[in-house]
Amino acid sequence: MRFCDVTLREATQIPGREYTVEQTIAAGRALDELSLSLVQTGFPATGEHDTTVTQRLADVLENDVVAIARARDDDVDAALEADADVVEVFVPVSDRQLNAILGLSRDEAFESAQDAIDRVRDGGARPHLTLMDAFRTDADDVAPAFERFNVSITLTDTVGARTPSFVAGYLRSLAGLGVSLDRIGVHFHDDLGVATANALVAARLGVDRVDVSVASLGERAGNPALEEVAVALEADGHDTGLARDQLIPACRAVLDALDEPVDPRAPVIGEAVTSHESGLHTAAMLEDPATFEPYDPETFGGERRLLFGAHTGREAATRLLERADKEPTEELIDALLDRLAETEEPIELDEAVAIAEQL
Ligand SMILES: CC(=O)SCCNC(=O)CCNC(=O)[C@H](O)C(C)(C)COP(=O)(O)OP(=O)(O)OC[C@H]1O[C@@H](n2cnc3c(N)ncnc32)[C@H](O)[C@@H]1OP(=O)(O)O
Ligand SMILES: O=C(O)CCC(=O)C(=O)O
Repeated sequence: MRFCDVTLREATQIPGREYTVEQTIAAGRALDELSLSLVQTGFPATGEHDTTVTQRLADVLENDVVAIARARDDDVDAALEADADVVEVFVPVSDRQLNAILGLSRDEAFESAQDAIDRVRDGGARPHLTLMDAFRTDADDVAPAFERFNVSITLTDTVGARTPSFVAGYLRSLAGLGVSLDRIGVHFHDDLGVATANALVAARLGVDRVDVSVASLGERAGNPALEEVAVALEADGHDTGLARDQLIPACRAVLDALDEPVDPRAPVIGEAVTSHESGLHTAAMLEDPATFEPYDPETFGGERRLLFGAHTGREAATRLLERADKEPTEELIDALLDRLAETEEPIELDEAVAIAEQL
């Protein structure tokens, strides 16, 4: 399965967000550390920013650079001039979007998509097709696209309307109609808070490509979070091919480059999610960290923090004293707990052991 990171393009669709060319390039370079298959760098027809970013990243990234384009000559030409490796042509496929956006029938929209795909090939890039609003379109109306187009096709849940059981049923219906799942890409939005779950369902069913974005940055509620999808798959024994130990640092570097905050409570990348202070938890984790964590954060370049303070209990104090080579007598345990309760903020493991050593 291939990941396509869409952070650079989707994040700019958040109202009010404007990143400089240098910021976006720095974010793209940070993404390159991850060995993703594809990085979507922009929509060159929108102007100078996305064109320059795409051109410059196409020059330096190991990952293939993807530029998006409407099914129009000028958009395709802009993406080709920006030197994209892959030009992703998008057209609406649902009746609602066909009417409101193009005023065309599905067949006419597919014709313009075919023209655009041919133009991409003639221009020396690889074409990819995206069918907007596919998850609100009958599978019977989407399946013929896989016969008609000789490319892999991303199906989008453009408005984030779908949930995992629907996604699984929909993909199985397509398979029942003869579509090979390894030709399908998926692009979800998080309006219902299940984009990551949708992406995981699709990945486990064997799709070819999953679109993700760092920290879910993207239009409205955003997209499946790269770090969540990757860690969920890896922790479940699936080799994503990503540079595992770079995952957390690279995601943080992307956010740093874009001047986007890291929510401390964000799954995988937030500091709070690998920090533990509760007495019962730290006591057990000093013995076996896996008792209260779903994966070892170091595998993904993160750090586990065991913290000690007012919430530390007798068992954890006993283990701290043992680490300090002290006999954990009742008196020493009481003394250590008193000292920990006096700290203004919870303290790190090495500091707590140092206090135990001084007793
Ligand atoms: C679901 C997604 O996320 S798609 C990506 C969305 N991203 C953006 O919109 C990026 C910001 N957008 C922009 O800067 C501008 O809207 C631009 C530069 C893309 C286009 O600007 P304009 O030329 O003024 O067109 P406008 O925004 O009005 O778009 C409507 C035109 O796009 C056409 N269009 C929309 N989608 C498609 C498509 N997939 N294929 C072909 N034509 C399309 C419409 O038919 C209409 O054409 P017309 O002008 O010939 O009637
Ligand atoms: O993924 C694309 O190429 C554009 C379409 C999109 O972002 C969406 O449908 O949500």
